[in-house]
Amino acid sequence: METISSRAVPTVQAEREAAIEAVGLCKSFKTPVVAQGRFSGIRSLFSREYTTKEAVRDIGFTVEKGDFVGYIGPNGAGKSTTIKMLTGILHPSSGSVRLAGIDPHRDRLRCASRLGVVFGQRSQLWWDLPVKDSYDILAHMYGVCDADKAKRLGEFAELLDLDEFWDTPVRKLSLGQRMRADIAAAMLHDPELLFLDEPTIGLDVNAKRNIRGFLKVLNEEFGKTILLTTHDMDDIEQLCRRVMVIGGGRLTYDGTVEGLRREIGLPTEIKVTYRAGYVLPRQGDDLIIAADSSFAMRIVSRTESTLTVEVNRQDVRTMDVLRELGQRGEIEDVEMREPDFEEIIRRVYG
Ligand SMILES: Nc1ncnc2c1ncn2[C@@H]1O[C@H](COP(=O)(O)OP(=O)(O)OP(=O)(O)O)[C@@H](O)[C@H]1O
Repeated sequence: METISSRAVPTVQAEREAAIEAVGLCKSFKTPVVAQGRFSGIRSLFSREYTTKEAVRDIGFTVEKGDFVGYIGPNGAGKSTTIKMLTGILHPSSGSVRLAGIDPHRDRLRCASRLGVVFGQRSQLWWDLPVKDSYDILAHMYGVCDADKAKRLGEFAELLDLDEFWDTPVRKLSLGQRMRADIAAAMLHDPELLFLDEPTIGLDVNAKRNIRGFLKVLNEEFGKTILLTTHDMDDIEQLCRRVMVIGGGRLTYDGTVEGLRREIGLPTEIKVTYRAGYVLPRQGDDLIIAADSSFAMRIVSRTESTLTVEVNRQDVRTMDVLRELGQRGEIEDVEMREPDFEEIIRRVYG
């Protein structure tokens, strides 16, 4: 399915066992109405009035093993609520979840050994203990033997530079260090599925690069299935083959990043450099019409030797654009700039 719509997305039934399968997931939160006026606090205690917030509405999707999926949407769209339902933290109001064929709500223990979860805004490590002690406790809880623990922490330490804060209490870690420590903790029992809720929130460029590099290794070399929510579109572009967009609790897009670009239809910029100048329509004209009138391109800028045009690649093939521009002079070099992903997302979110 590669479409933007306001309707729920039908579930695709995987032929082999899927890593994640969500069917008709809904979650409503009931909150008591806060009374106004005198003694409002006391009256609220006895109030029977509630408002209902439908945070997630009829969401269904399948994620295959080894996939890396981005789950994005504006604030309050329902991302965290979905992750909490997928990981068994929250019970859906209706619908069902299967992780590697297991229901995380019915079979919590069996599921826990198969999945790791990282919440960027909250640590699962023990605040006052040195990082290494948190790992000892987690290894004990998940029944990881000493040899496996040493092997995995050795690998993670190298990839995430854990050595520099091994003995530091968690509360003294920088945000970037804490996030690295948390991701390593989530992977200590070697789960096949990793859920990350905003793992790069608040991090600087270097810390983000480090974490993205690690997630890439986990996915590409260790074959882990990863579902990630983020507000950072570089995370999506650099890591995810597939992106799902949620808005107002509903899934509005499920497909490739490239498909999302096409769907929104923002223009691509093509800049050609000519070896010895070019022939153009009159100065001031900002359109070049193809010789056979089959398409037009808008001129964004021009110098003596370069010409930058905008085309919508949904409507015209790059080859045709270059053939047309090639008739106006000998082309020496071509650069293409795809539409800014942030801009695409702004359009998707509306
Ligand atoms: N425990 C709760 N009780 C009542 N309402 C809730 C609860 N948890 C979430 N909500 C509401 O459900 C909606 C979806 O929230 P959710 O945290 O899933 O959004 P999100 O997409 O993760 O947002 P953000 O990007 O800001 O983290 C919001 O309107 C939120 O206020």
